[in-house]
Amino acid sequence: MVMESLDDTDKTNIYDTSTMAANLPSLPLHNNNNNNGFPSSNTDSSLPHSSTIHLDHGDKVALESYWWKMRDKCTVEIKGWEFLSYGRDRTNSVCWFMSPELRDAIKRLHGLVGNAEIDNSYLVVGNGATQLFQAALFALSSSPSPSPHNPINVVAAAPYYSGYPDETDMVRSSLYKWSGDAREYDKNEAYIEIVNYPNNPDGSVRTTPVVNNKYGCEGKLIHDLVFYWPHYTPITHKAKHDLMIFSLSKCTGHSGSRIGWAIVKDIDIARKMTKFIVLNSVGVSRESQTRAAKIMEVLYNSYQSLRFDGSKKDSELFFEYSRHLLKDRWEKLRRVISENGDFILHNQFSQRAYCNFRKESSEAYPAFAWFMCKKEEDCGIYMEKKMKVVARTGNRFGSDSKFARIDMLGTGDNEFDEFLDRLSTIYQRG
Ligand SMILES: Cc1ncc(COP(=O)(O)O)c(C=O)c1O
Repeated sequence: MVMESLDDTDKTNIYDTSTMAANLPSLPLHNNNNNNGFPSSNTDSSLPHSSTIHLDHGDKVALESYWWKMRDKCTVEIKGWEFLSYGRDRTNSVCWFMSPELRDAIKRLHGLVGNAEIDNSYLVVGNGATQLFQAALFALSSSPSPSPHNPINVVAAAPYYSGYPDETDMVRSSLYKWSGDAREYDKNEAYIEIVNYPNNPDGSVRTTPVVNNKYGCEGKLIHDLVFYWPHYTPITHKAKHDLMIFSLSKCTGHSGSRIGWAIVKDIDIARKMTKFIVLNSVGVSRESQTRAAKIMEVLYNSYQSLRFDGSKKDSELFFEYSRHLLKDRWEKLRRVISENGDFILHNQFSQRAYCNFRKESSEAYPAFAWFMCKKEEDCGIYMEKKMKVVARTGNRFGSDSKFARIDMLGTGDNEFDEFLDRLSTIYQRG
């Protein structure tokens, strides 16, 4: 990772990083001091032009700068004698290993944002959306009882998140198997369709399933809503699907805590998902749950205090800060691409919609840029060869290799700017 140099032009900012003590544990990836506390890029890039830039992961490390600003509020201390037990909440008849603090923090956050209906549903905590997805496959394919004949088919509309096929087929389960693009599904067999919105990799917001099965087979749904948060997309409705998956990784950027949660309407499905997690990892780290609850509380409180303190800066509000960061990067990227004849941005999302959370018409700023290369068959290889930029190639997403995905939040500002620089100079050089 590239460490950014510090700029202390705005001494009035209450989060002024120029006061950083030398003994602080780590420095942020961003310079936070100008632009009214919003993240902004440095011009003196310290990244050597020869080094490779990795934009292929889905790690939202650019959000670190916000949490660094909030460091006094969100630190959690865990003592050596705490959390020896697996943890058992006797009042929770479904997901007994979920901490009550995390449960309450999740409910409050969804209540604030209005992105999901949580009443009359059951919450299941998991080791990230990754484990919850597999728990959901297990629960849905064995409910009411496993098919004695065939594993159930699992599909998603291409381009789909590259994790789905691998996670589905990893253990060659007799309960479920990957069956590719949902639009092409045409078997006379039951299926599970994953609906992901905003979609990874192209940002499209398809809230409804796409399987159009001529046999009228039974279909079950998993809604992966890890990106349905106001920094990425306008919150146009309160999601009310039977099984929805969310993740701390994409909401606040804390992928390393490995916390995800599912909102499940059917108690039997919620119990089966819980059983999967118990047999797979005997619950979820209590340290991680404690930290996640704290992070969510800090996020929530920043909006609560807004009610009493009209002078609060937008840069102190997590979703505004993160949205601004994405907006800035998208605007720069669009500018560079408009002058670069080698690539087209192929993201599929409507430009504007009314956001119920922000109470105004908002633009979408997807977490990933979905590139199409006009010059060569393999966009990923082209980027790596010509620009030393590692992107994830389109065929990993059930699409064509002329596409590639770039993570918009996977680096600090200097690396991102260096990427833009390479993107513009490669075209000029030809
Ligand atoms: C669409 C989608 N679903 C699920 C996941 C897994 O997230 P987690 O880190 O919570 O396991 C990712 C991660 O990139 C994702 O992009």
